[in-house]
Amino acid sequence: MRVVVPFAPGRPKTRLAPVLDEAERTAFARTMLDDVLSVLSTLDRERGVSVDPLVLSTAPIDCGVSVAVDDRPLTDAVNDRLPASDGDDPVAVVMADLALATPDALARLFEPDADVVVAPGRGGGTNALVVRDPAFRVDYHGASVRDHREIAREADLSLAHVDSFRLATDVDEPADLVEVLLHGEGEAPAWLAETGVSVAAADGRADVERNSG
Ligand SMILES: Nc1nc2c(ncn2[C@@H]2O[C@H](COP(=O)(O)OP(=O)(O)OP(=O)(O)O)[C@@H](O)[C@H]2O)c(=O)[nH]1
Ligand SMILES: C[C@H](OP(=O)(O)O)C(=O)O
Repeated sequence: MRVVVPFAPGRPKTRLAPVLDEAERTAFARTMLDDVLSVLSTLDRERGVSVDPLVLSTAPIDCGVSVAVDDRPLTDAVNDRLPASDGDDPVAVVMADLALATPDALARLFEPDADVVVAPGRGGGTNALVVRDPAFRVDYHGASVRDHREIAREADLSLAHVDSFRLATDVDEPADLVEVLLHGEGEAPAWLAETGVSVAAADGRADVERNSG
C-alpha cells in the first residue's frame, strides 16, 4: 500500500520550545521521521505488509525513500495523494511524529477492511488513516478525528477505528516526551537522553526535565 508520511521540516514542533531549542526541534523531528520510516520498512520486509512509502514534505529532504515536495497546507497536499477514482489503490497517511509506533501497532492500521480506517490521536487529531474510497477527503487540524468521522458518514462510507496507545501518542507537547522516554523503541528516546532530556517526578506526576550541561 502507498503510505504517505507528511513532514514539515521548517520550524517543526514549535510546542516543544519549553524543552528544545529550534535546532534541536529540527533534529528531533527528523529523528522521529526516521523512526517512522524504519517501522514502515520493517513492516514491508518482515511482516508481509506491502508498504510503498512516500514522504510528503514541504521542502526537499534526503531520507532514503521517495519524497514529494509540496508546500501547500497539509490538508490540500494530502488530499492530492488520496484515491481519486473508483479502482484507485488505497492510500494510508501516517504522521511523522508517531515516535511510539512499532511494527505491531502500525500493522493494526492495515487490518480492518473498511472504506476508511482511523487511528485517533490524543487531543482530537488523526494520527493515521487508510483511505480506500475516492469519496473521502481529509480535513486536518482542530478536532480532525471528529471531522473525518463526519466526512465518512456523509459519504456513506464504512469506518473503522484503531484503538492504540502507540498510534494515539503523537509528539506535540513536552508531556508527550515522557511517553517517548518511557515507551519509545526507536532512536527518539536515545536522542532525547543524549540531549539531556529525562523523566522526573514533579508534584507526584511524571514530567520531563532538561539538564543544563
Ligand atoms: N506536508 C506537510 N506536512 C505537515 C504540515 N504541517 C505539519 N505537517 C506534518 O504533519 C504532522 C503533524 O504535524 P503537527 O503536529 O500538526 O505540526 P508540527 O508542525 O509538527 O508541530 P507544531 O509546530 O507544534 O504544530 C507532522 O508529521 C508534521 O511534520 C504541512 O503543512 N505540510
Ligand atoms: C495534523 C493535526 O495534527 P495535531 O495538531 O493534532 O498533532 C491533526 O491530526 O489534525
